[in-house]
Amino acid sequence: MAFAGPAKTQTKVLKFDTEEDVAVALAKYTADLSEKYINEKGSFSVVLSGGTLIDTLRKLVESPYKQSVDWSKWLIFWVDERVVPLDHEDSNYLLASRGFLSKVRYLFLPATFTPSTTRNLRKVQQTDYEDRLKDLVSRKILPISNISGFPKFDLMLLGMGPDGHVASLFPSRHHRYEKERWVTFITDSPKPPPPRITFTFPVINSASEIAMVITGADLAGTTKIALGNGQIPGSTPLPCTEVSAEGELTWFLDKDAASKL
Ligand SMILES: O=C(O)[C@H](O)[C@@H](O)[C@H](O)[C@H](O)COP(=O)(O)O
Repeated sequence: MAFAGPAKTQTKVLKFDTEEDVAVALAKYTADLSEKYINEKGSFSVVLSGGTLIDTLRKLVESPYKQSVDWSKWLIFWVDERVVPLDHEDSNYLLASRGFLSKVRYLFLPATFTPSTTRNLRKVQQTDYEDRLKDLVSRKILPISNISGFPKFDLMLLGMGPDGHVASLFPSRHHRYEKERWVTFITDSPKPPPPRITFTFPVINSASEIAMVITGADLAGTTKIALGNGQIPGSTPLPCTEVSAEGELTWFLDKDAASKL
């Protein structure tokens, strides 16, 4: 089913004094959703991004959540990955593995792809990731949204770049307009490294819950635009303004990121 565009979403903006307060609130938010979804459907699918998000998630793998969360019911995915070996310093998998996955046991990584050594590396990885998701859908591990027809994750945890990108969907690249594919690949990402694979907006926007986790003064201007009219005069809307959730979209901001609101 083709994606019709951002659905109406409930948006909440939470502002905190410090980055530490954001980390505390994000851990509680994620642990509460984990309990809710596990009670309702027996599992909790979580999509991670790269960048500072993993560090901001640090409180989730500390007491009390480290013990109280039922990690055995978690399914972990990545919203984007850099096309490098999984043990490469640029890998989002490695980042999450060091800062998060290695701290808890029994996590299930159902769609982690193995980097290919074939010639058409990026294409292979994109197709591989999409095929793995399709397999999970056919095995009824991952549901499809009744609204969009795209796979539906319970929670996406997203960061944002100063240019307003989310995942690897950049303002000046056509991938942000993809309406059919679940996963696409980019060979010239403005943020290094250049080759990446990424979920598309139809998949991102089919999530039940999305957290935009934004800290630091360097994101204050972009945050103001994103939560204002979404556009720098004379340019196209920022990709971050395309984000919507089928349930609730929550912005977590520290004082610095919120300083221009
Ligand atoms: O792999 C990536 O690069 C990310 O998934 C990307 O979308 C990231 O979340 C933003 O660029 C914010 O990154 P920072 O939190 O490091 O600013």
